[in-house]
Amino acid sequence: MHLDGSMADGGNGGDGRGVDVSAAWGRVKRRLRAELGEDVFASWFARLELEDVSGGVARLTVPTRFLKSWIESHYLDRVLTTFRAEAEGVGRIEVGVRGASAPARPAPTSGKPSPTSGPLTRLHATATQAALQGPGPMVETEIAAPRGEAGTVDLNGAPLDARLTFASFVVGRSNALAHAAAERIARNDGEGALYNPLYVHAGVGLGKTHLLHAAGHAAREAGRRVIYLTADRFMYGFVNALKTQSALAFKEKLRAIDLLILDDVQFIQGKSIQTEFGHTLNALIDSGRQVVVASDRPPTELETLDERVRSRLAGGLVVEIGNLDEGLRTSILSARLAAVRQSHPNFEVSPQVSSYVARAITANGRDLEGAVNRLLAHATLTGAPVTVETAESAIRDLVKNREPKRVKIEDIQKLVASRYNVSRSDILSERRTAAVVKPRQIAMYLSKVLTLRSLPEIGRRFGGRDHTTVLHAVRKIEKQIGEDAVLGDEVELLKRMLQD
Ligand SMILES: Nc1ncnc2c1ncn2[C@@H]1O[C@H](COP(=O)(O)OP(=O)(O)OP(=O)(O)O)[C@@H](O)[C@H]1O
Repeated sequence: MHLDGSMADGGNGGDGRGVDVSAAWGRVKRRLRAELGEDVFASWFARLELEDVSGGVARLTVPTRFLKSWIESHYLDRVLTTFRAEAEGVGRIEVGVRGASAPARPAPTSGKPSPTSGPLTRLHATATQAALQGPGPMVETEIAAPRGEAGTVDLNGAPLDARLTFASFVVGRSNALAHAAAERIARNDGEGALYNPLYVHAGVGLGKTHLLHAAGHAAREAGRRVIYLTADRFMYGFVNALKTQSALAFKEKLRAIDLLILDDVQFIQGKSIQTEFGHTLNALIDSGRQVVVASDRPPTELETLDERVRSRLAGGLVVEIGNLDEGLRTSILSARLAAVRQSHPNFEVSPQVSSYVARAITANGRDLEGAVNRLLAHATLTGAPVTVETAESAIRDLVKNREPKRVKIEDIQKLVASRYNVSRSDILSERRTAAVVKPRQIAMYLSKVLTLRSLPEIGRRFGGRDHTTVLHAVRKIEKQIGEDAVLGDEVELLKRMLQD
């Protein structure tokens, strides 16, 4: 996320009128979810991100032009009203397409498209007209395929993000099957027909697009002709081909490839388009060419597609990428941190902070990436080391709000003991060696701050100690935390782990 002054200082710069904009944005999303319901929210808002707020304008982004167009035409007022209720200085909303102007990515001639390549609302009208008129004489079109540098039609020039490769894809339990299938297909070892089409589905940000791009890169490296398209680009290309009376050329171009990768297939809609999509699918699969499709839902739930297309999509291998477990989140996070450190060698994130982030951000890989960017922005802007506490405030809006958990003294003792390699009975014992005294005092301190138990009660639960012993421990740890940042971070992390 781009952090301008207003976000970096906690969002208090002018527009938010003293409101923490990141936090306000978190609340806006929660309200939209509550008011519109989970389905509508997941379809249209889950991938909406706040870039910055300045001059009274809140800049939001989405990954595709289709989402931009849909939100603009259906929900802009609603988002504005909701935003103003949380941060009244916001007077206008702008929606952009993420990555569209990023210099590292090639011009989006297919795949995730640019906001300047024409509003999609126009597409529906054109599609209907085209369907009524039927295709005319066939002429080569430039819209049908990505354009090469010289302006010629270049089907191999689809923009795959160079960062999204198999090498940077971390494999864990929840994505192992999808990964194995994608690799097989990219390798094209003759068993591909078993997985044709390969249909990968997953919730937002769990790595579908990453896997698709990785397969595209690998297949291309093996010399195969690959096209990567998002559903909206497919529709846009097809409708334009109809409009310029070059639909046959478009279809032939598509069918002359080895691997078609189609992302966000849930967005395919319109009768003539889905008929065409069905034909393309059949033609490719029947001639032994590979199709890989990704969606946010299983084929049976693609309500906008007719039954035949759905069953063709379900006829190969359907795999789901499940939620990222903590181990996978930790690995993805450390891979991201390592990647960032290549360009920012001084960017240090302690194991405590990493562990906190991997535990706190449970939703998806995109939020993990967002968290790394925020930690980097924090470190760069303040020059101060990132602590668990500063990390918490930097990523607050990415952390799912949960009811604070009731913490039990027994859990505190168990966790602290395991963290310091002693046993719980050591903590309750009379032993006075330093290796046991320190964790015991930390556990007493945490019992005081995380539970409502009185000092005498805590003393009783720590092997029948006097309340003055507990008070002494609490004061001592409080003082040490103030003086020793590493201990402060350690205790902060233990707190979060207990409250998770
Ligand atoms: N297994 C993984 N290994 C490495 N990075 C991952 C992994 N899973 C997700 N990510 C990262 O998380 C981010 C979001 O992933 P991606 O864009 O592929 O999600 P998606 O499933 O396509 O989501 P959406 O439906 O919103 O487009 C990317 O930065 C991606 O690199």
